[in-house]
Amino acid sequence: MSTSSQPPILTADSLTKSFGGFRAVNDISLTLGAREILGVIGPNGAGKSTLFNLLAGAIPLDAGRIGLDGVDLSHARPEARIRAGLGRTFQIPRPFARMTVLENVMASAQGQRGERLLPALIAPRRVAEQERANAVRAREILDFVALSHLEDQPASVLSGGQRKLLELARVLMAEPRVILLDEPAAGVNPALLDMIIDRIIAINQLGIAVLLIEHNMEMIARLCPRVIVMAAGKALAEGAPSEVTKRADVIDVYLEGMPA
Ligand SMILES: Nc1ncnc2c1ncn2[C@@H]1O[C@H](COP(=O)(O)OP(=O)(O)OP(=O)(O)O)[C@@H](O)[C@H]1O
Repeated sequence: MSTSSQPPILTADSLTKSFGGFRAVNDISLTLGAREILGVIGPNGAGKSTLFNLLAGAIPLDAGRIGLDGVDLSHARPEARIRAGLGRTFQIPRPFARMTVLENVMASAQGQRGERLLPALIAPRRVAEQERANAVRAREILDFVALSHLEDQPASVLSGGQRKLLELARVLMAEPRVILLDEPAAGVNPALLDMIIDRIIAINQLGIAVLLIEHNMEMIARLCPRVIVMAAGKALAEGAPSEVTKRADVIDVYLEGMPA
């Protein structure tokens, strides 16, 4: 069992998931401390994204339990997990390409009255007020991720790194207590990489815990005091990045996937 020294916010107990006869996630347990940035590393196909999909509720568990601050979310729908404070980003960001950057962020606001027809008919003024409040908050978040200058642009014009920042903004709009970050460094140029690392630190300093899947070991070393190494669906090792990456069994699983 992988355990943080801090009080836990997210706990996963013995999560298991098979596709056909293949166990992609095989009895994984972890705890994420309330103010922690915990890394999840491992070679391609180790089961990292499947683990995130289980935590976020994108796919159902075969077995195991997921708790957020003591609340059992094991079988909750993805939207219920977001409302409970569990946010996620994707390896390949999926913004609404034709909507503006600001609209993309506003679309992640929780409990939008305007989305439901009845409140909009009964109390249009309150719906408009909430829209205005959402716009103010979305602009603050865009400022936080340094995308304010692009708020009126369609999301389709953003670079790979800017899309990652927009994903962060969208997830922040839902007021998470935990963020699952799936490869925030992938497809990002070096200039924006520093910016993204800096923003993840700032997000964590706001009191948000982060579970981070990443192949970029510089990012892992800069952000994560502790990492879990996954291999073949299992947790192979856990500890400080500088220590686990020296272990012979960890080096072996990375070398296995390499051409001879
Ligand atoms: N929906 C699915 N159906 C069948 N097999 C799947 C499915 N999703 C994942 N797998 C398999 O499960 C294994 C783990 O995949 P997963 O994407 O979780 O690995 P990963 O560690 O995230 O890899 P990467 O670092 O390349 O993103 C792989 O062998 C993959 O082919």
